[in-house]
Amino acid sequence: MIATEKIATDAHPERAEASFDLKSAETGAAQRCGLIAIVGRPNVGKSTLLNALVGQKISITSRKAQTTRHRITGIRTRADEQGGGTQYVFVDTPGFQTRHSSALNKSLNKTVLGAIDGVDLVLFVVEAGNFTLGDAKVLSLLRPGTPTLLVANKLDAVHRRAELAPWLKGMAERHAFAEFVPMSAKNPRDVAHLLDVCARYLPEQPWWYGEDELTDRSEKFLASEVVREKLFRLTGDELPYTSTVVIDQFAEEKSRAHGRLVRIAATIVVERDGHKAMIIGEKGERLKRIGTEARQELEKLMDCKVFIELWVKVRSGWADDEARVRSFGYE
Ligand SMILES: Nc1nc2c(ncn2[C@@H]2O[C@H](COP(=O)(O)OP(=O)(O)OP(=O)(O)O)[C@@H](O)[C@H]2O)c(=O)[nH]1
Repeated sequence: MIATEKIATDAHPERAEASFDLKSAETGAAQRCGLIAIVGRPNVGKSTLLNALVGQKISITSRKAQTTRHRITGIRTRADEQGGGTQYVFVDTPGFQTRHSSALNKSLNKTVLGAIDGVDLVLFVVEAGNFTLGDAKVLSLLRPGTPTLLVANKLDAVHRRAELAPWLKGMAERHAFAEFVPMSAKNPRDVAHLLDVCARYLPEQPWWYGEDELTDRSEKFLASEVVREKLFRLTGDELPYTSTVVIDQFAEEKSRAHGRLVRIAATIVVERDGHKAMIIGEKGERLKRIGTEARQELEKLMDCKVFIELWVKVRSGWADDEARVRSFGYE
């Protein structure tokens, strides 16, 4: 577990502990808690939204579509003075690929379905004023029964607001949405409003996590996500999304100089020699930068000293080989 907001725990030790002790039962303050899935086709802003909702960057965002390949959870707790309040447990889902149909994409689609199953609320994210074939495919996966909000994101990019009303009417005909939330994931006020709306759909029950916990993903998983983000950011659009990162070593040590120290060795797996050369860059410059930026971010996230060693390997055609996809951790 990663507890990044240590200050909150230190400032209110009794409250942090109480969240595990069902304080609501003692004081009568209501606690709500539930699972929220964020779904939508690639690039509509799901990762940006998740990060804004959780209030800290934990999922990975990038301009490149399809960078969110794993199911990622983020946790947000809004506590009131009495120890009540709402704990939102978010499930992010991979973008929905419609162009390719390799084994990798079959695995992604299964992950999307898995993410929706059993949640209390679904946020179906689209770009306000837009509805594409990709959006329709994702929408067709949603089952009636789970309340679904239509999150019409990127409202700031809509210049003709008057056209939104007929568009929303059209959306209402496509699915029985519980509510419409036109918003921008980049606007904090909109994000706070969305949290208020979501709270109404979560059941009254004690919180599952401590107030300061942000994600239940392991640090090892975060390490692979951070390296992957730097990889895509620093190579631009040329690198295909089939490139992945495997953590070969994640070892913790106690260090006299730094307190805690983590040694990470990771392999970037690509499909072609050309991609390998692209990642390594001239005289290894690019790979070095990927490593440096990943190290700096991980040191902040994990609050310790990090050493990171990166390798690049070529494995051609892995995205089409089901067994290999599984061996990389996508079941
Ligand atoms: N103008 C505007 N841009 C946004 C907003 N939200 C997200 N974006 C941008 O949209 C792009 C895609 O955002 P992501 O959060 O990576 O999208 P995603 O849906 O998670 O994409 P995948 O990881 O491919 O599934 C990025 O360039 C974001 O900066 C918004 O409210 N307004």
